Amino acid sequence: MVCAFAPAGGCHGSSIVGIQQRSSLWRSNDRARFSAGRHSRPTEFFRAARSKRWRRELRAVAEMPGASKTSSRLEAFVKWLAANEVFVSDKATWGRASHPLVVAEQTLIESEPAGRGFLARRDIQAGEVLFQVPFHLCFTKDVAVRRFAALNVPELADEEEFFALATLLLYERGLDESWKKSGRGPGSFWGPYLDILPPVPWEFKGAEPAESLSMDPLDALWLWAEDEMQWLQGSPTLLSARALRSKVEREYAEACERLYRRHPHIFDLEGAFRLERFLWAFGVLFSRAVSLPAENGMLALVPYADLANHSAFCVSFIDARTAAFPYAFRASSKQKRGQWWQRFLAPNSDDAGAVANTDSSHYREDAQREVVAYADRFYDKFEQVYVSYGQKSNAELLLLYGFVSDRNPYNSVEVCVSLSGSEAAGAGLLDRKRSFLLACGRDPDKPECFPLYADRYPLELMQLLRFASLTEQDAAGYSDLEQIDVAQPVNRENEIAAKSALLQACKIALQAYPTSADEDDAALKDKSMAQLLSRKQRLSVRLRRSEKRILERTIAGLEREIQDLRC
Ligand SMILES: C[S@@+](CC[C@H](N)C(=O)[O-])C[C@H]1O[C@@H](n2cnc3c(N)ncnc32)[C@H](O)[C@@H]1O
Repeated sequence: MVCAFAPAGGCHGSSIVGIQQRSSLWRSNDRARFSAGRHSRPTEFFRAARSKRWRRELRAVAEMPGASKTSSRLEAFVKWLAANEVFVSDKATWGRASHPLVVAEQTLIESEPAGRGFLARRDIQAGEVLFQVPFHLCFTKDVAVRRFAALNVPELADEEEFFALATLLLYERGLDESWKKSGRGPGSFWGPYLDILPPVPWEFKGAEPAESLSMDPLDALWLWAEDEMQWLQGSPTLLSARALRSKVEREYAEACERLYRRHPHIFDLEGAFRLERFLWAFGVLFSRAVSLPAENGMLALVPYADLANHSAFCVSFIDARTAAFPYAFRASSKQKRGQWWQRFLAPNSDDAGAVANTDSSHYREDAQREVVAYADRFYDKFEQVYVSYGQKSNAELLLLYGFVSDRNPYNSVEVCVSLSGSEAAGAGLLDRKRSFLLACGRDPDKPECFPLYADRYPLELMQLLRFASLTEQDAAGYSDLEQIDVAQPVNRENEIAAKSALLQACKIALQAYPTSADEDDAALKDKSMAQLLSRKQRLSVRLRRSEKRILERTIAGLEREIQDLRC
C-alpha cells in the first residue's frame, strides 16, 4: 500500500460555525405537527385546519404534557419580540402584509421530532420576507464588547467572536436567573429569549417532569455522554465529537486563567460561569448562531430567526440588510436612546446610573440594520418553512445540531491520507516528497482528511494520492517534483496505484464499523427493533449507515475504474 490512512483526528475548524450558505433548490413536503402558541391565534388555526388529519395532529400536540408551560414561555417570548419591534402580527398594516409565520411547538422531520419550527400562517410567495429582526436584539461581539466595557472588562474586545458571544450569553443568563430566584439584580433584557433556549441534557435531570417533556435539550453529538457515543464505533465522526468536546473544555480552562478569574465579581465560576454552563453556551452557539454574509460573516445569535429548522433542499439563508421599516429605537432623540439603554442594561431597576455614558452612536447605526430571510419558493399554508444551515454532511449535522438526514445531498464521509507507508517508493524519493510537502506548507507526518461524497471525491485527494504513489521511475528526469503534473493522471501504473490506495483506505474504513450497512438497514426497518432504540441510538445507526453507503459506493466505483485501467 502506498499511503497509510488514519481516521480523522481534528475537529472541523471553521466549519464548526453554523454558517448559512446557498444550496440547490429542491422542494420539501415535510409536514409538521404543531400546536400554535397563543400569539398565533390557535382558534383561527383550528378553524383553518383543512383536513381531519391536521385537526387530529393539532389536538395530539396540544394535549402533550407540558405543552401549556412551553406555550406560556413562547407566548412571553413573542410578546417580548413585539414589544421590541419585531413584526409578528397576523394583521396586515399600512404598506405591510401580515407576518407569514407561526411557531410550531413540535415539528416532525423525516419521522423524527425536530423541536420547534416555523409554519406558514398563510400562503407565502417566493421572495417574500419571512422575518425581520432588528440588530439591537441580536447577540454579537459588538454588543458583548460594549456590555463588558461598561462593566470594566475591556479585554473582551481582544477575544474571538464565539468566546465573546458565549461570555455574554452566560452573563445575561446569570443576571436573569438571580432576578428570577431572588428578585435581586437588574435581570436581563433578553430574559424571555433565554427562557426558550434549550438546556443541556444533564440540566434536565433536575427539571420538573412537565418541563423536561416539553422542551428538547441540546442533542448535538459533541455534548453526548461517552457511553451514548458507543453506537458510533468505527465512524470518524466519533473522533471529531471527542476532539470538539476537549477543545471547548480546554478553551474553558484557558478562559478561566486568561479572563474569568481576573474578574471574580463578574464571572462566577461556581455559578453562571461553571464548566457545564460554558458547554451549554457553546452548544447554543454552534446550533443556533449564524454567520451573516452581508456583515462580512459576522457571527450573530438572532432571537426568533433561530427557530427555523434546516432543509438541505432549501436555498433561503439568514442575512442582514438595511432596515426596510423605521425602528422607533433609531429615533434620534437622546431621551429615547436613554430609555432603550435603561431597558437593556437595567430592565428591572430604576438605576439611572446604569445608563450613564451610553449615548453611543453605535446603537443608532445598529438600529438601521436588520436580520432577514426570504422565502425561496411558494409555501402552502401550514407547510413547514425552512432555511438552510449550509451544505453540511450528516456528520456535521449530528455533531453540531444533533440530527441527521437520510436524504442529504451533501452527505460525505472523511478519509485521511498520509505519506507514511510510501517507503516502497524508495528512501531517496520519500525524502524528496517530504521536502516538497513541507515547502507547500503541509506537514508530511500528519494525515490529511478529505470528504468522500456518494458520487465523487475531491480532485485534491487524487492529486495527493498520485503524488504519494510516484515511483523513482516516474520521478526520473525531474529535478523538482513540482514539475510533475498530478492534476492529471501521471501514467497508467500511477493511476492504478493511487486508486488502489484509495480503495484500500475505503475498505479499512468500512471494516472499522462493527456492523454492515445492511444490518443497520434491517435494524431501522424492523419496527419492533427500532422502537427499542433510543433517539440517540437511532441517530447513530442512521449516521453510520449513511457513511457506510458512501464507502460502499466508492469501493464499487473504484473497483470498476481499476478494472478498466487494467484492461
Ligand atoms: C436553530 S435551531 C431550530 C429551532 C429548534 N427546532 C428549536 O426548537 O429551538 C436548530 C435545532 O433544531 C433542530 N433541527 C433543525 N433542523 C432539523 C432537521 N432538519 N431535522 C431534525 N432536527 C432539526 C435540531 O435540534 C437543531 O439543533
